[in-house]
Amino acid sequence: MKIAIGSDHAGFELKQKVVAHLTEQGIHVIDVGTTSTESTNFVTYAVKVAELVNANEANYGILCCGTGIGMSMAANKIHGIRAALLSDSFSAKATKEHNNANVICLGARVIGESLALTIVDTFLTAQFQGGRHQKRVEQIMTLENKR
Ligand SMILES: O=C(CO)[C@H](O)[C@H](O)[C@H](O)COP(=O)(O)O
Repeated sequence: MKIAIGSDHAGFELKQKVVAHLTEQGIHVIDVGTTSTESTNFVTYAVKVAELVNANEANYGILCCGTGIGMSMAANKIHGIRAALLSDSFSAKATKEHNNANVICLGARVIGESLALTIVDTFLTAQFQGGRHQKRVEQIMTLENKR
């Protein structure tokens, strides 16, 4: 499995924790930056991660900023992306099982490191259930062709 990950300055420290956590598990991580807590703009990293996922160069994307909100707004503008802003593990499981989300967004100023890592693990190990959810995912993706 390949994971693309990115953050702005506010999410940088959390991103580093997530990178270390995934790397320890032997997961291939593509880190698109940022590389420090120096102020930067989250959209740059949201687009880089989302484009890697859309190009199938990464299976999933993880984005960290202060709230996760800006990252989710930006990532969801990119073709093929279903980005979920997460702050609990129930939703982390549900968004894979029901929405087949391919990017998750975490708010480093909202949730702690331990919960963030639990959310990441829960999301990555959950499975899309298909069935009644398949049509709904297709309906979401049809929306981007109408823009
Ligand atoms: O875009 C955001 C809000 O949805 C992110 O949380 C950013 O990380 C945040 O806006 C950055 O704020 P800062 O005051 O420039 O550190």
